[in-house]
Order: sequence, then structure tokens, then C-alpha cells
Amino acid sequence: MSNLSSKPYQIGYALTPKKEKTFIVPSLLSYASEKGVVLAKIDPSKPLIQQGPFDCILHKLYDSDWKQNLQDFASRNPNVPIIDSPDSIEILHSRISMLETVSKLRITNTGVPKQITVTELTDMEDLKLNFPSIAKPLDADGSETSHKMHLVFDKGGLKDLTPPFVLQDFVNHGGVIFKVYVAGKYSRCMKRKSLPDIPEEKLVNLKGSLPFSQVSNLAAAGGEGSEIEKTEMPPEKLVEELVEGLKEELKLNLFNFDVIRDGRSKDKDKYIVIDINYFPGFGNLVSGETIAVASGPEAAKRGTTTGGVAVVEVDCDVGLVNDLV
Ligand SMILES: O=P(O)(O)O[C@@H]1[C@@H](OP(=O)(O)O)[C@H](OP(=O)(O)O)[C@H](O)[C@H](OP(=O)(O)O)[C@H]1OP(=O)(O)O
Ligand SMILES: Nc1ncnc2c1ncn2[C@@H]1O[C@H](COP(=O)(O)OP(=O)(O)O)[C@@H](O)[C@H]1O
Ligand SMILES: [Mg+2]
Ligand SMILES: [Mg+2]
Repeated sequence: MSNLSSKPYQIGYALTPKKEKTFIVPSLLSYASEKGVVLAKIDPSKPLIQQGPFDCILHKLYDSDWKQNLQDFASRNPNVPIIDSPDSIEILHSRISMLETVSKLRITNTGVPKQITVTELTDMEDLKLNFPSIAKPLDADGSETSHKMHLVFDKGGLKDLTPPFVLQDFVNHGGVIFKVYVAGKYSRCMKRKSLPDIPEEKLVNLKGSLPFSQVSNLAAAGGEGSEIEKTEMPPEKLVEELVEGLKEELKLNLFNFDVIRDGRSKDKDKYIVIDINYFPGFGNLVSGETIAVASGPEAAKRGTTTGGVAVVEVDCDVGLVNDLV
């Protein structure tokens, strides 16, 4: 752990302006400072080796100049941890390789939805397709279009879509999604609003496609007696196995994944992973106890107006940003 009497531990951060606004909040800065940690903004357009010195780099930028900049820095500073490696992050930028990591885990009662990749609309005739399905852009790189999805009810619904995309079975799951946040050794599972079930009898009258985007960011009616409150959490052991398995497979410190209960399965404990994101919005977590990231009331207690994040202890032995309190 860092020690207040020693030199501050310098974490350089390189984030988009949006991410900086939600992550580098006053509560984080003051908490970090209490722990002897300084968060210093990096100018990504300038060589990293001319900035700093840094004990650790935290980033969520993906352009090739930045990756080169990081690589130059890493080759001169091989002992400075980079959270996280661009090659590891890259796996999450395709909705194919992203879910392949889950398939490799072979954990009982978990899996991924069936999906096919569509690169051209012309060959669709020969394919066996299931409806309803969700068309998701192949790239999941945080770009403007990467969250633009379509519910597709029949073959006709495909004609207005722009390849490449994956066509994934829509799985009824009771309208509630579980988001599992991982930050180093901490993880947290929470419920969020999701798309409602599509009963078979309704499907007969549904035609074409319906666009949607970032459903789980919609304000959820999560009060007493709500669907969200009534929904049982997935078994802790299963979540733990997924967290450990994915950490090992992905070699990432900061990520979250979306899990839904498979309503088609007779086994009520079958869960599937539908999405994995690098360095998500940790500020969306709800606090109340000692958890990975504190937001809302905890941030208020700290006298900040943002519902943001209080983070960061540094384990100097392994050199990871691994304690989010
Ligand atoms: O906007 P936020 O704070 O909700 O965070 C987004 C995440 O929302 P979540 O934490 O799951 O609620 C969001 O997760 P979902 O894809 O919505 O499951 C992404 O991680 C998003 O990053 P990007 O646009 O894919 O690079 C995240 O966006 P950035 O904050 O990284 O820009
Ligand atoms: N296979 C699926 N079956 C049912 N609902 C799904 C499925 N995939 C995604 N969803 C719903 O669509 C939302 C967005 O899909 P997701 O893959 O998480 O994209 P994003 O990267 O934009 O979060 C999910 O939060 C969930 O509500
Ligand atoms: Mg998602
Ligand atoms: Mg996502």
C-alpha cells in the first residue's frame, strides 16, 4: 500500500472528455490524495516519455497514435503497469471475440446466446435464422454507432440494416439484466432494467425491426415491489466463477459484463453473458456499504455534488490500481 510519508504515487490518466468528467470526480481526487496517490492528466498528443514521471498509467483511448505512444513508453518503462494492455482491451472491441472468451470458460449453467455474423445481406436466404433476434454492430469500440441495436422480428426486418453486424438470438429474461463490475480484486453484481420479454403470441403481430440504444442506462423503476426488486440475483458462486474465469481469460483489471437469466431454459439457474465492456461507468454503482466503488450517498457524504466515484488504493507490490473503496 502507498504510504503518506513517502513520495506520492503518480497515476497518469488518458481518457475521453466524457470519461474524465464522470471518473475524475472530486471525491476520487480527495480520496486518492488521502492515500498518497496523485492522478495526473496525460496529454495523449504528446510523447508519454516526455510527461510524468508515472508509476502507473490508466487509460481508455484506442487510436493508433495513442497505442504507439503507450508502446514507446512501455518499452522504456517495462515496470510501470499499464491499466490495461491495448491488446487485451482489443478482444472486447469485436462482439465475436468478446463472447468467445466466455465460451472458452466452460462453467456449468452459463453460456452465450447463439449468434451469426452478417457481412453481406445478399446471402441471407440460405441461412437458418431465429426470430426475434437482436442485430448488434460488430464493432463494440465505444464509437457512436457501436451501441445502436435493432430488434429484428422477421427476415423483412433485416433489409434496412447495415452490415457488418451480429444477429443474436433474443432471449427472454424477465426484463432485468445483471451487470457485474470488476475492478482488480473487487467485483460487484447489480440489477438494472432491460428489454421486456417478447411473448410468442405477440411475435405473430410484430414485423420488421425496431431500433434501440443503451436500454440499461434508462432510468429504472427500481422501487419497492418493482420487477427489479422482485428479481432474484444469480447464484454468488456462478458470478464468482465468471469473474475469476473472465479475469484470467481477458487479462484485464477494469471491466464489466452483462448477464441475463435464460428464460427459455427449464433450469432456472441458467445464465448467459451478452456483453463485456472495458472500463465501464463505475459511477453507476450504488453504494451503502464498503464496495468496489462508492457513488451517490457516499459521494454526498464526502461533500461533492457529483454522484461519482471514490477510488484508488495502490498496491505497490504488484503495482496495480486494485482497491476501489
Ligand atoms: O456512460 P456510462 O458511464 O454509463 O458507461 C458506459 C457503460 O455503461 P455501464 O457502466 O454498463 O452502465 C457502457 O456499458 P454498456 O455497453 O452499456 O453495457 C460501456 O462500457 C460504455 O463504454 P463504451 O461506450 O462502450 O466505450 C461506458 O461509457 P463510458 O463512460 O466509458 O464513455
Ligand atoms: N441476446 C439478448 N437477448 C435479450 N436481450 C438482449 C440480448 N442482448 C442484448 N439485450 C438487451 O439489449 C441491451 C444492449 O445490448 P448489449 O449487447 O449489452 O449492448 P451495449 O454494448 O450497447 O450495452 C442489453 O442491455 C439488454 O437489455
Ligand atoms: Mg451492455
Ligand atoms: Mg457494451
